[in-house]
Amino acid sequence: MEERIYNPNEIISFRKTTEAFGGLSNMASGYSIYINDIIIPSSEHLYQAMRYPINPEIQYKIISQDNAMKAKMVSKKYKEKYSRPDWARVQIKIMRWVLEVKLAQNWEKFSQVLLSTEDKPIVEFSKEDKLWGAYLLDGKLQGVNALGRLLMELRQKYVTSNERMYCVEPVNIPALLLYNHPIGIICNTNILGDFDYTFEYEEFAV
Ligand SMILES: Nc1nc(O)c(N)c(N[C@@H]2O[C@H](COP(=O)(O)O)[C@@H](O)[C@H]2O)n1
Repeated sequence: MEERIYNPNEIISFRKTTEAFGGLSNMASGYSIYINDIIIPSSEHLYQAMRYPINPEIQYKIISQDNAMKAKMVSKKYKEKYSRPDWARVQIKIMRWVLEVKLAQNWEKFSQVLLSTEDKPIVEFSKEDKLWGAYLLDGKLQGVNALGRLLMELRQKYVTSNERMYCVEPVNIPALLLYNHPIGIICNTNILGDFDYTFEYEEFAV
């Protein structure tokens, strides 16, 4: 993907999770994901875990971190030696899938954040990461901004077109594994989120 240049006055940018559009960040808490009976605390945890499909013990260390930045830091220790060999080729596809899962399983909250960006360019502001974000140079933001671009794609494909998705197909790559188990279609069965247990309680009430 080629670099782009953005005018800071015309965009929605995000950096810290506590800022107005912080929910766009993979580091944001409150957007948990549920796959193969495993609760994954954030999209960053999931993205980082996907680097290590044949190392379930590394995936476990990542997923058990209590915040997303710690998950990224744990992953950093292993990435040189243990990342899947095709990582550079598949990482954008994986990120697109991760974001789709985040949206499918956190539709109410995440679609609202995406909707609130209107039709403005979304840019992850970063001091150093010009693949996922963009950094300030001569008064403009410059970088590939892959994360911002994937978020805009998501916004257009599902949110502004009102095409709510409930299930997400797996990425078409070899070895999409979590704790040695293949990941298939993921549906919105987020036990921490939207599921309504009222009916079951009523049925068992005496
Ligand atoms: N909050 C934050 N701090 C940084 O230093 C970052 N580089 C990012 N970017 C996010 O990190 C993820 C990519 O990780 P890899 O460099 O591919 O291991 C991705 O979620 C970026 O949005 N964020």
